[in-house]
Amino acid sequence: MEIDRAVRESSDRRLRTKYDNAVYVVQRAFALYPFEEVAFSFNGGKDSTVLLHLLRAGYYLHESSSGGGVEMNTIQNCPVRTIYFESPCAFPEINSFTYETVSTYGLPLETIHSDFKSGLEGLLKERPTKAIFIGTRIGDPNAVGQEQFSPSSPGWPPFMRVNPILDWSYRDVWSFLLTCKVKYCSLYDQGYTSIGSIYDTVPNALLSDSSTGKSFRPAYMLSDGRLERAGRTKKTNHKTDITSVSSNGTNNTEAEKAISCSASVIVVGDEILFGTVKDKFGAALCKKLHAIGWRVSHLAAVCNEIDSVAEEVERCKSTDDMVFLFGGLGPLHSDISLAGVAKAFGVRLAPDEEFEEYLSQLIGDNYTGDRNEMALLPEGITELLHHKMLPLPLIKCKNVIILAATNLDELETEWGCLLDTQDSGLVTAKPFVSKHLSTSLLDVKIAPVVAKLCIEFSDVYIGSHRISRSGPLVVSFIGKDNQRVEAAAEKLTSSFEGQFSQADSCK
Ligand SMILES: Cc1cc2nc3c(=O)[nH]c(=O)nc-3n(C[C@H](O)[C@H](O)[C@H](O)COP(=O)(O)O)c2cc1C
Ligand SMILES: Nc1ncnc2c1ncn2[C@@H]1O[C@H](COP(=O)(O)OP(=O)(O)OP(=O)(O)O)[C@@H](O)[C@H]1O
Ligand SMILES: [Mg+2]
Repeated sequence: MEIDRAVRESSDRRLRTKYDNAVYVVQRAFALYPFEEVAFSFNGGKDSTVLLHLLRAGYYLHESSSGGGVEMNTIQNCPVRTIYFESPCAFPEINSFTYETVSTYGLPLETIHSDFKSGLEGLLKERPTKAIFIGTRIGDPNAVGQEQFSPSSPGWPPFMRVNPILDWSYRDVWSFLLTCKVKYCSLYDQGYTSIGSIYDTVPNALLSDSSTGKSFRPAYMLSDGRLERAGRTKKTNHKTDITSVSSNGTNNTEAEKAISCSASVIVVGDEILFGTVKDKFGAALCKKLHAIGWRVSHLAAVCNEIDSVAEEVERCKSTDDMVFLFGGLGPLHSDISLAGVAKAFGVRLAPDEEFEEYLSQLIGDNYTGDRNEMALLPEGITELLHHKMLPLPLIKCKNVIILAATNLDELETEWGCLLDTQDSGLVTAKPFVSKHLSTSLLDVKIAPVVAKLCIEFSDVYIGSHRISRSGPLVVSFIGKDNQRVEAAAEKLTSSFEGQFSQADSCK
């Protein structure tokens, strides 16, 4: 079979491994489900073209091993039901390539003219369909949380999504298509690297031919696969630059900026929620942020689930200038933080070759599989923050900084590096001043006066707490204007002559 032979004869070991794994998934699916209840979702894109040939190879191997093989060596060797969601917004080149390919390979086509979900509902009503092959890859926005076999999402009609090329990189896709010398849609030779609709897709500017400025180089020449979607218009209304936009979304003057920096802190860890491990980092970071004049609006502990991280990041990234995230990083199944961040920004995880290089210097080849999965970072939004004190750069995705500290000393180092690195965006804001007063008065007694003070001094934080039931009550005044803080404290003291004394801190 020509595909199998081309890959086996290739010297690209990585491609052979990716191919073997993908073809194994295909064979498993053909063994698990009746052939007529399996469908292939084909849209003429590069990934689904790869998938088509993997299906042909997998089906050939499946049939050969189960004693079939009659007529298997023809080009039309895999008559798998093929579904195409045709849309008037598709490129004509995609449409014609799809129809041409279906005819070349003798694929029985079912064209659907509605959206994915209702189209699939109709399909499943018409014919039993247990599994659908899809060309999703790990960095695709919708790949987050998926595995090679993933049941359709809740609310979708029930079928198994089979994703044989989930772990393939952009480079793997092109190695395969070029090694097997198969035909692909002509748009990829005109600078298109990922194809959506005619309204949201242009050639990838990174492939623009600088000598003419007019034409584009072919898609396989894109060296950094993370930028595969650079030709797709992005829905970005995220706040990205803390120096230009405040937390309420309005432009601020320099003076206001110095006052209004706010952050939130997210700690990821089931063990914190089980109560078996105490979070040290959240409190330490709040203290550090406070010390540089930042207000912390939110400190959250979330479990090791992609959706929990994504929801929290989604909320915090648009309400705060900066979000700090700890935990859930590494090679374990529970290390899902980066996938959560990617999901929150609606981007894919893609291999980052620079980060991979750092990792390989640090841990060598100490990982499973062909590639270090820890080097998969949110695509198009990740900046690496380098510092000579850091063995690995820190990861920053728009306004989310991912801290990798495993103890407080490491946190101290990382914090120092962030302050020392302009790209971190961590500017020192006007510092807070605070005053703490202690009293043995009952809280009910002071409550009405404090309530009035809060209205009069709305720019000063006024809070109170007790260290023990019988111990003194401490009232804290925290703000950025020393005179206002002093005035608020003075007003309380003079309302209860001789009943308040200065406390050193809020302890
Ligand atoms: C065959 C097929 C099955 C799909 N199943 C699901 C699903 O179970 N859950 C889901 O959220 N989206 C599902 N989708 C939608 C995709 O996740 C995604 O929205 C789609 O590929 C469009 O990507 P785009 O928005 O980048 O064009 C499915 C799409 C196809 C073609
Ligand atoms: N209109 C469609 N009809 C049938 N299947 C589709 C359609 N759109 C997407 N799919 C399925 O979803 C997979 C991922 O879609 P995607 O838009 O990423 O296309 P692709 O083949 O990956 O090409 P590219 O990434 O270059 O645009 C496809 O490989 C295909 O299996
Ligand atoms: Mg794709």
